[in-house]
Amino acid sequence: MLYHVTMTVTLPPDMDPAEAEDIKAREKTYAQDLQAQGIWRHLWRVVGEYRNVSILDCRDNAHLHEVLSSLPLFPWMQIEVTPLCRHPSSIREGDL
Ligand SMILES: O=C(O)C[C@H]1C=CC(=O)O1
Repeated sequence: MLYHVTMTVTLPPDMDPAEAEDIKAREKTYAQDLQAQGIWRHLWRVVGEYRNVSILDCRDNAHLHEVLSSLPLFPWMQIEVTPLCRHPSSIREGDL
């Protein structure tokens, strides 16, 4: 199943910069591993914000929850999920 996911990150202003850098480095490794596996299909930065728009391909809602709740930045994220299905007018047959 494909999911449109928006993740907005808000780190506490008083967080230790070294801790923040460590969390971001672990997040990057985790995100790139999921991309290599084909689970995290798209990852786009929203211009001017600490927010991304992503497309994830997960088995089901439980799998998506597992993926998202394992993000190192999860405790500092607001996440919005929109489940997607094929549009009848789409010409991209093999995409789902
Ligand atoms: O920077 C972000 O948007 C948050 C998060 C998502 C992937 C990643 O590497 O960090």
